[in-house]
Amino acid sequence: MGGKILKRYVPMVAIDVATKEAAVKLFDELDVTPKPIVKIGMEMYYGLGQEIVREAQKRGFKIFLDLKLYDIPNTVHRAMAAIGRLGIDFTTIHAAGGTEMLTAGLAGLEEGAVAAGIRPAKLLAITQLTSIDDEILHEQQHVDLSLIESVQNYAQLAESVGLAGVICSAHELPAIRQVTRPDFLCITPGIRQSLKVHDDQKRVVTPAQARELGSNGIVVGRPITQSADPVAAYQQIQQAFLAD
Ligand SMILES: O=c1ccn([C@@H]2O[C@H](COP(=O)(O)O)[C@@H](O)[C@H]2O)c(=O)[nH]1
Repeated sequence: MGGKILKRYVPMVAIDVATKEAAVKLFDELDVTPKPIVKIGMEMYYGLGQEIVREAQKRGFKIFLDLKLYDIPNTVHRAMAAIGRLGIDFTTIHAAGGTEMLTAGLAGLEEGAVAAGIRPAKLLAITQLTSIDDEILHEQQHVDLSLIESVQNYAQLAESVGLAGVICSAHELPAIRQVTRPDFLCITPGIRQSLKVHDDQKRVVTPAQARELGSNGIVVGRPITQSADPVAAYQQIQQAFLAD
């Protein structure tokens, strides 16, 4: 990374499970050193709401609330203000919503945090989901740009609005780093220990490749939560990602 000091977070574990009991069991198992960041997504939040955020906060986890907001600016502003009051650490919005929606979201998040007297969460823009590949982009969404160009453009847009960073695949990191400031965060899902596994994720890398490409943080769900030994899987992944 050309001698630059790159901020690297502990892995963010996506707790995509069906029940509160299953989530709490994972929170208790993953209460190790270093403690992962817990990612609460749509499945948990739509099912259990703030209760699950509080359960993770009670155990001292940093929280990434991944709700991927995408709506008209006024709605996003009000929703982000509610998220801002929760005391979480990271949250997401779709870059495709454009400047006005991103600006409204950022303002809402900050207003919510100020009203609650807490520090605002970092807002990250979804560029292109890691389940999208060039074929889907061109043939189903009729986008003319290449996937890398599209991600690069969204990263520039997010940076220009003042967001903390983006969600992308580690494959796009070199292209994003060319056009954004050095401390712009690139958080990367689509992590698999073996690239021979084929599932809904299309743009995947190993934890070690994510580190080499300069990811600031990896998001890992099923390789940990569906493992026979989630703690061992987490520790292996965090060692591969945080190793120097
Ligand atoms: O582009 C994106 C944005 C978000 N995600 C989320 O990350 C996890 C990945 O889970 P795995 O089980 O490791 O595939 C999941 O919660 C997604 O909603 C993403 O994968 N890609």
